[in-house]
Amino acid sequence: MKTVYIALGSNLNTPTMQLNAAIEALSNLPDTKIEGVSSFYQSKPLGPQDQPDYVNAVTCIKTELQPLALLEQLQHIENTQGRVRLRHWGERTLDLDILLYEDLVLNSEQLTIPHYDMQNREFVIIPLYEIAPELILPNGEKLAELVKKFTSHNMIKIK
Ligand SMILES: CC1(C)Nc2nc(N)[nH]c(=O)c2N=C1O
Repeated sequence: MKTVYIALGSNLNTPTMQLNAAIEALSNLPDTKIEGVSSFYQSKPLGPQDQPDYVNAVTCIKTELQPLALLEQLQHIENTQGRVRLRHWGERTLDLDILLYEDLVLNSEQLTIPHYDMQNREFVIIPLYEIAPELILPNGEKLAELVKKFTSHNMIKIK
């Protein structure tokens, strides 16, 4: 089984319900089990500010699904939960982003792993550190070093 970290985000249609439903759906994927789930955090939007705050979390799964097969399943979960994305970097019902897939580095049309901007997103790094404090990124960077950038983060732990 491969270790995969997935970021969850929502700011529409009862975000905490969206995240709980997504975690349930992830646990039901073939040859997949949930290893860990971070707390839920409320965070101000990165991007246009005329949208609701987000609820974010990170989950760790073990899976036999290959990256593109996993991506397809994540897109299916987003769609079944009524994927609404009204504008670029705008409000959305649910985002499921693959952050890390073992130590894989992949830059393909459909999928970039590690997630291209994760190092700059406190709403990813803080929940990721909560469940994987010893993590070392494929480029050798220690998550414990990265998290120091966000010590004064503005997020509120809500669950
Ligand atoms: C629009 C953009 C970049 N901003 C976000 N901002 C926050 N706080 N959380 C997100 O999950 C999130 N997702 C996005 O895709």
